[in-house]
Amino acid sequence: MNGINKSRIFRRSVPVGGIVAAAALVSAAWTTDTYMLNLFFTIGIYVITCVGMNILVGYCGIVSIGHAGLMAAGAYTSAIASTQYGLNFWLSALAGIAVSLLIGSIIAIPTIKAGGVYLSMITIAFGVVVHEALIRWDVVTGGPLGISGIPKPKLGGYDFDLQSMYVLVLVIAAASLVLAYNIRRSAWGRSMIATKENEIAAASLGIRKFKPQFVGFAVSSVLAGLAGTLYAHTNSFISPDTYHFQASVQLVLIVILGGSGTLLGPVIGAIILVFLPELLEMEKLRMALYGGIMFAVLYFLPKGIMGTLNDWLEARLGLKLATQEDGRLINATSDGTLFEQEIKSRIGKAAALRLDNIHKSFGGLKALSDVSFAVTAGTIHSLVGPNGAGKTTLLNVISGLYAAESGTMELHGTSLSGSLSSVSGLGIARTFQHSRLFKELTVLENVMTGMTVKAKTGLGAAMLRTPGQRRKEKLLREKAHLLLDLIGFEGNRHMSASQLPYGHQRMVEIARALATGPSVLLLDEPAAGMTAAEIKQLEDLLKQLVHYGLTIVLIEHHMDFVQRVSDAVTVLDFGRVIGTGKPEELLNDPRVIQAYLGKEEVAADAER
Ligand SMILES: Nc1ncnc2c1ncn2[C@@H]1O[C@H](COP(=O)(O)OP(=O)(O)OP(=O)(O)O)[C@@H](O)[C@H]1O
Repeated sequence: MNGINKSRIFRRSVPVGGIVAAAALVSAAWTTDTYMLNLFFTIGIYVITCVGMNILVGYCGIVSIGHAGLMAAGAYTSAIASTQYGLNFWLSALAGIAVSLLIGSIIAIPTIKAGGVYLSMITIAFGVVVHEALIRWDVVTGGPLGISGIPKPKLGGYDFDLQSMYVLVLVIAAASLVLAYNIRRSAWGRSMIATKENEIAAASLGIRKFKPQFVGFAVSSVLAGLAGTLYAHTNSFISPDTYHFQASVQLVLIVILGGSGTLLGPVIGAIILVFLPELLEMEKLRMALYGGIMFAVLYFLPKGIMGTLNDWLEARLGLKLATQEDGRLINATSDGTLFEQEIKSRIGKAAALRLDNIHKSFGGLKALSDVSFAVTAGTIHSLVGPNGAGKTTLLNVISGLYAAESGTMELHGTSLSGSLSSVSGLGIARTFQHSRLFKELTVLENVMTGMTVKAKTGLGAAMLRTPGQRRKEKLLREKAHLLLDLIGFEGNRHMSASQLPYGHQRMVEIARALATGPSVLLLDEPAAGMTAAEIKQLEDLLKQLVHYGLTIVLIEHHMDFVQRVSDAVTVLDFGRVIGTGKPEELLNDPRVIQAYLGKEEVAADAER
């Protein structure tokens, strides 16, 4: 049985397992005592919150250590609305969720902008502020004594009791898992992971980090608020004690222990962290126990339980709980018809790219001085020069990663400027000197990430995975398959990109760049680390791409390769252009040989 078949069987068996588990969990409402039911209910509440946390921590890479504050916002708003203003549960719950969403969205802005360690500091500060406010704003919150007498929900004439609240929580927990799974399988999920893993690579595909990360924050705030509300109305009593720092740590721990970024991680983490202190009768030493677990997990299982299991399944059995279906819309073709149409529609007639008097310095170092040359549309134009000549810097300036200090650039006769992501939108795609594939995404998903901006996926459609959204994903998937056909990728497209050999990574990175539908492709040493056979494959690919009308700017140190593929070459030395022309003329020019070998070497060669 091949990997794809095993993966398919594996994937199909998951819903069956889910249904059996769900039936067992629902039946627990009538078969367990109140103590156990309370524990099950608590697990459900944690699952709802931590599914949201997982979107934030696992998908977006934002480790929020103040999330209990968002649960408190939902719980207290809903409790106040029902006890002081007499609103029914459903309206109170809506108010609780809305307030949690509002506060979460406000916190999201500085948190995302700050990034790095400051990000977690802001969330810790938020959690502490909320806890203090609950204690000190006693006129509204009841202070340390909290709020009691919070009514249970009613629907028609039916009064919800612990059993029915438990079933309601189970249903919502299952729905939140489906929601997280749908997000993960959409362009939103891919963008979240892409911006988490490599902000620059994501920006080169036109994906800015703020939007997906803000959505991650908003969704997790809604789920935290919802869980807080359900807890308040089931327990009938809430106090600041429930929402202190320890509670936020516990939420993070559930996600990390279960396996951040995995679908079932929050469930596994919640079950263990709810039952363990009870089993060990360590209620008073709960914080110490958490500390010990955190230490052990980070040391022995940095990917958590489900992350480790997933890796094991993928490495040993070739199984991955694929996030994309396998089916193709049409039989695999390598003629790239779809791609050809896409590219041709973007090609202009003027010189594809023109640079005039570009200057760029780093402190006192002049990395680029007065660089001027033109690249003709539909050609391969190579940039060569010794190490440190300024080639990558020039590519970074063209692609918008660096801003030039002076000089002008034109693309198809119109001025070219802007950030990396906006330049991508103008039709310039790039690869990087060292592979920047998104390692957590599959090969296919990496290529699909290149289509994110143009495909414009609605958040609601992605979360609900509507029929329209399924059709859209199918098309994106097919287009990604075509691009992988085009680059001659023959491996398993549903494996994580981290599993690929280096040469394949470089080719997939080209497919991902092509997925943006560029008119100019910038390649930074694509042949580095490739075998001779792979270099030949790359050569054929580049020739095919220019045949379609694409313009390619290529940095490469393999001179014979440069000579074979290039229509024109520009030689840089110490940041200056020392010549532009045909490869056969320029690469034999004594100035170029001298730039590469140095004056002494050339003189010694002449004497020999
Ligand atoms: N971000 C940066 N900050 C400071 N200096 C930099 C930066 N990027 C490049 N440089 C410097 O600018 C000069 C040109 O570097 P660049 O990487 O563009 O050269 P290159 O021709 O691409 O070299 P290689 O072939 O080794 O990749 C080098 O001296 C390098 O150290």
